[in-house]
Amino acid sequence: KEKVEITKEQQALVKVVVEAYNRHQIPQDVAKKLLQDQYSAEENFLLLTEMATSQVQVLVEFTKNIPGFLSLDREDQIALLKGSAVEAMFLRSAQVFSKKMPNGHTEVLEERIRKSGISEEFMTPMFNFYKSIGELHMVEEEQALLTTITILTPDRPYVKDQQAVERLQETILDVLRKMCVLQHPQDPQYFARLLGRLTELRTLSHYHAEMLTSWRVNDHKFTPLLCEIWDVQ
Ligand SMILES: CCOC(=O)c1ccc(NC(=O)c2c3c(nn2-c2ccccc2)CCN(S(=O)(=O)c2cccs2)C3)cc1
Repeated sequence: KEKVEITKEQQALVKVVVEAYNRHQIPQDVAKKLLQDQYSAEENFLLLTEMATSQVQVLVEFTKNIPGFLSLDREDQIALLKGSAVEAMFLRSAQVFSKKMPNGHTEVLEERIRKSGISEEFMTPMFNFYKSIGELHMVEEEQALLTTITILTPDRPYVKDQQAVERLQETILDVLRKMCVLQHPQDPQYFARLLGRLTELRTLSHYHAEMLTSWRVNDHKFTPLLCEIWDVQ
């Protein structure tokens, strides 16, 4: 049984990434609005647009703190951001959703999201994903590292130097694997289950792309930043 230990530089790397990840939470006022009194579908949709837009801004800031990210080719940085934005948002959403919220808040939040003009067939996979993430009871280090691994996916469209991205991703995968072994000694499959969620996440982002077309049909408006990152309009 090899002794798993996290090196000093790996500890420093985790500290940088977790701090950056925690630096931005949903603007409390926006999250509170979602929980407040009854809104129409249009207002719920608008709130989600606002939240998704702020999440993209936060994502850009977060990537600047991923060791090595800024030394990647500029265009590859953009390709990684565009390729992972939706997945990072759903990972973040799952974490918000499964966080200890005052009782009843989760139901209200779910209600608001269900009544926001989003097509029904998208709701099921989305909430199933939120529940499957919630069941993992990830600690914040695992959440931050899993998001970083999602961003550093080498085979996103238009990435030129995939090897460079792969090297960065492997660094994060290695420390996450060790953390899972140390954090969940009774569950040797835990790391594999975490990575399995990334597959679920990709499926969800394909649903999301389809959903966007249906929204365009019934002329839902998005912000310029969301149009840019999602390649719509
Ligand atoms: C500042 C840091 O930002 C965060 O921490 C953060 C966390 C979560 C979110 N989440 C969301 O915006 C969000 C969305 C959905 N749910 N959901 C959600 C919100 C709270 C809890 C759980 C889930 C479904 C539809 N999409 S959408 O992008 O397709 C969309 C459809 C219509 C217009 S935009 C958005 C945002 C920011």
